[in-house]
Amino acid sequence: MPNINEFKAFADKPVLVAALADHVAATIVAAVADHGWASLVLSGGSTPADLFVRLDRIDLPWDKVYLTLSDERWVDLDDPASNEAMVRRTLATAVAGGATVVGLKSVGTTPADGLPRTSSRLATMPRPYDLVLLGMGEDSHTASFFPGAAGLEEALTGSLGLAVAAVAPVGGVPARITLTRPELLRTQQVILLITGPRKKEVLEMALQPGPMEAAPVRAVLHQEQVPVSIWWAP
Ligand SMILES: O=C1O[C@H](COP(=O)(O)O)[C@@H](O)[C@H](O)[C@H]1O
Repeated sequence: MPNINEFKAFADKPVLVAALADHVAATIVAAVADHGWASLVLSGGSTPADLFVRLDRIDLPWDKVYLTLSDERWVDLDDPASNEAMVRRTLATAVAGGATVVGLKSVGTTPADGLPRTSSRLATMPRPYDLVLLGMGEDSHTASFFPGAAGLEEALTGSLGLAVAAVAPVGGVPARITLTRPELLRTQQVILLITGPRKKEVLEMALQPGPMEAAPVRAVLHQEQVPVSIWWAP
């Protein structure tokens, strides 16, 4: 059964971005008031960049905020494909204000080499997360749960007991490291941010019952552990 607590449709992306920035800010404020810190997982890719820019303009207790990524391409920070670099650039005021960013790219030439170091780093993130923000590709991947990828099973099960898994997507996409499904679900809430008619069609397909491997975004949609809220604009 999909665990969709709400589907929020907006007139356009700027309206969505304004509302979601306010929601994330309110989550941070409430978390800091409740337990002294706020711990967030942020998606990479292109869709969330303007959300982060908008959030960065809000006056928040950034020195009490911990940020990490849902997944990362195995590239250095100076590579345009780096999700961490996008977060650091778009949330520059937050970083300057003391937000802690825990990046997933660590040592070694492959994600498998870096798993132990990245896992140790992630252990410094306070949990449960207050919010996990995810995106989705038109191929139905979320985080780096790519259909057909080597390493997908471990990413979905976390059977090795690590918070992260190495994934090698098919088709020349760079190797990735991703938070596992159990790690992504160690949160108070999941928000899935998607835009455009094609992603809405893919989402509607993934909401139907079926194997996670065929439409990996099902990993967060079809579970009863954590409420999921989908934010969509054309
Ligand atoms: O590669 C990735 O893709 C998805 C979706 O990205 P988008 O560019 O279509 O917004 C993203 O959620 C994920 O974090 C990223 O690594």
